[in-house]
Amino acid sequence: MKKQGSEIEAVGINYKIHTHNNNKNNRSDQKNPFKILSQNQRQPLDHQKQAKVAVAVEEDDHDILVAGAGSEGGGRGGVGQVLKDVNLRARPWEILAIVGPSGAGKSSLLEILAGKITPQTGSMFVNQKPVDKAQFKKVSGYVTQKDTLFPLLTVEETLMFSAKLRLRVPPAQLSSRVKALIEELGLSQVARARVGDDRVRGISGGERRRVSIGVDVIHDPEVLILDEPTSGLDSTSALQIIDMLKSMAETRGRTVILSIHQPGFRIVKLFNSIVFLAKGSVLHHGTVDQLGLNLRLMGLELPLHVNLVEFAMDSIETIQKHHQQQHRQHLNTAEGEGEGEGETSPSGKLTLQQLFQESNKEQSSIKVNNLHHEEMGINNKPNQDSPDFANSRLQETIILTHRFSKNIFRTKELFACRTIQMLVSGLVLGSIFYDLKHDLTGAEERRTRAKFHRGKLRHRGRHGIVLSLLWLLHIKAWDSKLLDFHALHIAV
Ligand SMILES: Nc1ncnc2c1ncn2[C@@H]1O[C@H](COP(=O)(O)OP(=O)(O)OP(=O)(O)O)[C@@H](O)[C@H]1O
Repeated sequence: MKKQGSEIEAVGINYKIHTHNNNKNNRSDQKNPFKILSQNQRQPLDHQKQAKVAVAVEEDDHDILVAGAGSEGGGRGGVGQVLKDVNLRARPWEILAIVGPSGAGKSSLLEILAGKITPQTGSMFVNQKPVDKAQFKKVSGYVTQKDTLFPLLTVEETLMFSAKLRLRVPPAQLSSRVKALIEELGLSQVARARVGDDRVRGISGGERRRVSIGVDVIHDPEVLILDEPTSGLDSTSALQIIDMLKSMAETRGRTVILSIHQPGFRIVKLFNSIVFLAKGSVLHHGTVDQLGLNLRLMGLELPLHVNLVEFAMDSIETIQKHHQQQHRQHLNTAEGEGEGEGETSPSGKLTLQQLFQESNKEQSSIKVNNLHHEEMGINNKPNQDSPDFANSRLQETIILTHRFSKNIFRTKELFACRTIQMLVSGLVLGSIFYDLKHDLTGAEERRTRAKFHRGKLRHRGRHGIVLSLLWLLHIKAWDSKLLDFHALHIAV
């Protein structure tokens, strides 16, 4: 049976980060990052107040963009506004691409959508219902910018462990699912090759990215969130990946949300809609054709056969100026309406973001009120069906241990070294207290021997320390060469 798909909607996301160096000119809102939310929410119909708050936010943002993190200026510390009043909607069967220059806030936005970080304000809905974080994690997959795979496992093993961890099906079905996925990812040729990494030679970078995607789509999630799935790849490999994601969206109705830095012409054509982010603000949310239209309306002349996303990036300053002008106009209108007790805004003048807000106003006012005391995305209602995972804690531990031991056994030198180390230290300690009786004389003898060895150790301390350090360095060299514990740490 076909899945219906999930429509994802994010409303009014504001995300600030607090840097360590405290800015001396602390503003009052820095002490209370929730101030804007509480003002807005306490008086949702007071346009005049809202407008004033919004003006304050804009002025504040200007300061922050000059001084804080997430800005081009950077450096003084304090509070940095990473995302400003971001709204977006991603539909099933489609790819939504978040584009923008470096530092625009793309990764932060994706992390918020994936429930990894919580913004100061904002709400998220799946199929018009407030998100239940635990449930959402089960129906979504999040692929990070960096591949965190075990370099010594093969492609097939990597996907099989992911399948075991995420699916509750008989082993025969597990392996057929993995085989089908390998086929879908175009990895049949390298199924038995080791994944590798920067140090251990393995499959190519593009293939590794596909394995990373595979790890997170093995449970066939309805929503797939990918941070820069094409970073570091040549244009052909990048196109292959986006093509694969497109067919995943189109054949199974998945909602694909991805960020991309500078998509090529052929890649742009595969996007159903884009969110153009700059300095944390949405400058455009819609199709690529609409972007072209908006650019023309701003008075920009588009060369023939131009890559519209690239062109928009190059014209970012003009677009930002236009956006700010529109924003101010809207605030002035809202202020005027507040005075005249007007209820509606002139829809012809609304930007796409404002349209979103308008269409969600009713829903949001109810939903946001329910949500604002909670972390974003946590349902207020008690969770009726507690998130049932594919495996129990014990089973998960066994699978993870199995995966870890596979990796360890493949690094024979490290494994042998550790075993010898444990045996030697066990024998040395055991020999000190060997042949002791469990009575009073045994206890006295234990004390005498301990005293003796302490004295001896103190005497030979320097040699001991030097030897131990050499030994540790030896082990550490192997550890860092193989990186397997680091990989486990990330993967677990
Ligand atoms: N935890 C943090 N600490 C310091 N700065 C942060 C933090 N999180 C985000 N930022 C800042 O917020 C801004 C947006 O970061 P983000 O990683 O979301 O941008 P991006 O658009 O994904 O950039 P890139 O394309 O280079 O990956 C950056 O200026 C970044 O330095």
